[in-house]
Amino acid sequence: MKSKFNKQPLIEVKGYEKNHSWEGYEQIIKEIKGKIDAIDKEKKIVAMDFYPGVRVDEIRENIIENFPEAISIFTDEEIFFDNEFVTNKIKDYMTEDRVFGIMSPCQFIDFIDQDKLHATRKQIEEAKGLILVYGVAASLLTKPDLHIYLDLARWEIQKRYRRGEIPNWKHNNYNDDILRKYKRGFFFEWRMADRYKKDHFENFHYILDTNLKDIPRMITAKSFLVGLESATKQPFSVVPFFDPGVWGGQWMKEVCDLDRSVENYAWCFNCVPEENSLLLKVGEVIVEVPSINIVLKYPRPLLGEKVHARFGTEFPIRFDFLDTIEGGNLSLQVHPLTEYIQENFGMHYTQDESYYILDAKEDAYVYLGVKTGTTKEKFFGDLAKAQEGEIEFSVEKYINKIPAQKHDHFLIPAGTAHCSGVNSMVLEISSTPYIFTFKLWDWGRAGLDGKPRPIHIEHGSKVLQFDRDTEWTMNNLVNQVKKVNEGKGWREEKTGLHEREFIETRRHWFSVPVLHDTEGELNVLNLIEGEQAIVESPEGKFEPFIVNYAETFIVPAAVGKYSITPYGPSKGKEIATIKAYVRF
Ligand SMILES: O=P(O)(O)OC[C@H]1O[C@](O)(CO)[C@@H](O)[C@@H]1O
Repeated sequence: MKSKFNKQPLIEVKGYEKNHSWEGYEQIIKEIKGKIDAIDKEKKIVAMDFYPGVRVDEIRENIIENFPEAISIFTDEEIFFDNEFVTNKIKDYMTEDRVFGIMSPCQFIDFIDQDKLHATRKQIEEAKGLILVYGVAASLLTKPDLHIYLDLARWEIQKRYRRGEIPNWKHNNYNDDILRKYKRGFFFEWRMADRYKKDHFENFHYILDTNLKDIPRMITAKSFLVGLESATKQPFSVVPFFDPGVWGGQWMKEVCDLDRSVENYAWCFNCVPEENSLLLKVGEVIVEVPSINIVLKYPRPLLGEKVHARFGTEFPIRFDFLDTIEGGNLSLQVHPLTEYIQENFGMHYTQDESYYILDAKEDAYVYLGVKTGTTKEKFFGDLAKAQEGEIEFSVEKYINKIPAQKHDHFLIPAGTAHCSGVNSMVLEISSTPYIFTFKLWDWGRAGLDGKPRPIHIEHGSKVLQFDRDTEWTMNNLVNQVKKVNEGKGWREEKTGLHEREFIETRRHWFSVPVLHDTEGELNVLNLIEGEQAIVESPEGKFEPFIVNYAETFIVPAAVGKYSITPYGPSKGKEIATIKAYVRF
């Protein structure tokens, strides 16, 4: 069967087909020049505001140098303190750990050198003609007449970090450990840049997509905001991204039609809006923007009142895939309890998880909960010895090894020892935090870079719950499926999550249309069985949305009622979806 999995889901922005989008530097420069000419002032200020990670040289060569008559000011150098100051100021948030920092509340303004700022403002005041201010937080320097925002997806930033192409903001750590670069991005830079962006959406005139080298795409801010807002009125998918890993498998290559020459794919992140991106089609141009933009700009229609009130501008539900088919076991791991993540990492809520088994080979299994009788002393004593290379740690001696079959659902409240075993295709339905994994044992293997992956036994020993033993695990975490509703041709089951987790999951099996209602809050779904389904609005509020096997999609709170029906090759057949929403 040929894969229909949509790797490039699009949102068409209607009503902005003409004169709202441009591709390539030539067209973009022409548009900017036209706008500058139309400003009826002696002094004209243009701000090109960067998300950290934009390729500065590319912008200089292709835009700034096209205006030789202009005075150009690069904010990163001309108003901000240097790397030493920044690094020193954030050191308590960064910590010595390779992976975990503490969530920082910083703003760009905290790093502006007031003396430099005054001097640069004076220079602008005294200048005549065209002034181009470019770089991070450009509009903190001066109020521009024309404001262009150069946006960049988080996944693309990570790829640039990995290639050693860019350092962290204000840093020179091009070739630093990728985990440390990521940490500085996650706990500091991206939060600060998102806070700034959130406060300035309404000021932008244009959005410039800088994801592809030398292929810039620009749209008007009006069409951008209309695009984001229209996403809150219809089901949509973010752009999934795929990443290899030490335990990665072969299943996604076929089902999602990925590059067969890559050794494996471990993860697919298909609903982590802070990392994923969104494709907006404006006229003939498709721009890629970070999907967190919708959460930042339109949290209420997207999340709904209750979810927004509880989580703020965060998207609390994460869907991703973990493919170990013909791969390996994940590390044996545990996630922090709520109080632990709050007290140690400054996060509001913790990494509660679940494994929905989308597919499995016959010998698949999940490791979950400790075996009855396991003591903390013995377990962590052996782990410490194993870490020193004195013994080979025996996961099976201490952890329940539970056979896993297609459509099983394993619930993993934080504090539970767990890992997916080889030969499972997991749909992870979890709360959004995703890096707070305390690896306890990594099977004595090295990571993809040849070095051991970081282990966090000390943290793990503070959160692992030894009363989650064999009986408790089987009675609370394995296939807690209850039928909650049914009709002719359909039934609805509750499959989780555990009462310590805030996500509710409902599975529908159906061969006829099923009516859903967001009831004023965000829904996230995946088509877990069947080739195709169609999502429709009974009131005609949005255009029909087609979903293929294994695709994840978001239904914003503002959508209200929607129906899902087997479609195309699945017409008349029984198919299934799983739906997640926040439980109140
Ligand atoms: O630590 P490992 O073995 O790579 O495990 C995979 C990890 O990836 C995630 O699914 C997401 O990053 C975590 O929840 C999980 O702990």
